[in-house]
Amino acid sequence: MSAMTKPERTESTVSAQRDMVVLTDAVKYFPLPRQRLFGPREQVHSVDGVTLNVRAGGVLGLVGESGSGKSTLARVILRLLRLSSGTVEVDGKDVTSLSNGERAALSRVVQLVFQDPHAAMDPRMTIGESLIGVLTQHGIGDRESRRGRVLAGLDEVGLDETYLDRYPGECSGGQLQRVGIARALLLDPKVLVCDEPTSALDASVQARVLNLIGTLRRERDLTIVMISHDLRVVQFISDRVAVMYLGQIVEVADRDDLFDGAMHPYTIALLEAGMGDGVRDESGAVAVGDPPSPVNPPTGCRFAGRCPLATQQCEDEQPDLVEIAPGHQVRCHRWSEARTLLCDEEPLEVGATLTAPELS
Ligand SMILES: Nc1ncnc2c1ncn2[C@@H]1O[C@H](COP(=O)(O)OP(=O)(O)OP(=O)(O)O)[C@@H](O)[C@H]1O
Repeated sequence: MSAMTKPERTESTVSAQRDMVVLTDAVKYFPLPRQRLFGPREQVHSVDGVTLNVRAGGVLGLVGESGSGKSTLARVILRLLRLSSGTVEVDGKDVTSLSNGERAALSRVVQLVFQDPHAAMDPRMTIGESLIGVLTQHGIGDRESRRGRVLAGLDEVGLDETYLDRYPGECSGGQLQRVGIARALLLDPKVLVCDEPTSALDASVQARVLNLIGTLRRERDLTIVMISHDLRVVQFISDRVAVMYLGQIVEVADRDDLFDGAMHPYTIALLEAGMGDGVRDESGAVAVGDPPSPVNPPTGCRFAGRCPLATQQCEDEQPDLVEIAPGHQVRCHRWSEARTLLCDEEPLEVGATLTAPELS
């Protein structure tokens, strides 16, 4: 991705700042329909005890295989979903139990950028109508000032006023994702949650959209949660990275610490696989077998069944997420040996090692 320039790390400035998003022991279970009358009601353990913070002005990359709980976590932060237990704070306010009315106020603080920009827009409305409608809905400005504000928003994402009268179907994916970003920024939020914002776009457009998000972050001092399957996207834009596996955070660290010194066998395997369109080696998976069901997750380490280092302790005891160095947390009984055993002496043969933050 030649158009992308790797941003300088902002860790020193970022770490001095407060937390913008704080999740404490966040749990989100989805109850499943009963299999039989009066039978037990099973639940999908989508997010299972996540404690995580996003620093104000920082970019947290959230990675993990499909089904690991990333989108559910994003929707919890936006309060589109209510937690089963635990708490979520945004900008110093506990938003765990907001009413629907109060949620409108939250949407001025935190906004979502969708994966599929076409699906996110009403095809029957012009872009102008959609965007002005957001301001109207929130009672912002009058007719004239709303138009001006929308025009300024479009200009900020590199689109001219002709887009006001265009329908979504008349725009390319990249143009529409710019509209989606403009719409998300209309209410001047402090936090953007980006759920795979570039995965539906052509490779050549991905870089430009990511650069735009990076520029807007700096100019507006935004806090960003960037969900992506693509480690190169996360490496490019994040200053901190959290790795999810089966509803839990298994590793979290500053970007370079994670990419240069991953300690969890799952993270090591992800990096070796390079993720790309999914976590695959030639036999089809990042590590042995498939992830277990989130309905009845293992009682010990959730990765044990696929981990080449698993011992009886791993099968029996769930490891805690422990801080092994300042700002670096790992959930693994064998973290201290993992790099030696997996990276040097017995490297996992799971595909090409990720070497550059370039998108093809
Ligand atoms: N409304 C729901 N009802 C039941 N189960 C759900 C619901 N939403 C999500 N899940 C389940 O929760 C788990 C986590 O899903 P989620 O979409 O958060 O994962 P993800 O990491 O974002 O995956 P992907 O990358 O494929 O979007 C999955 O097993 C999913 O099937």
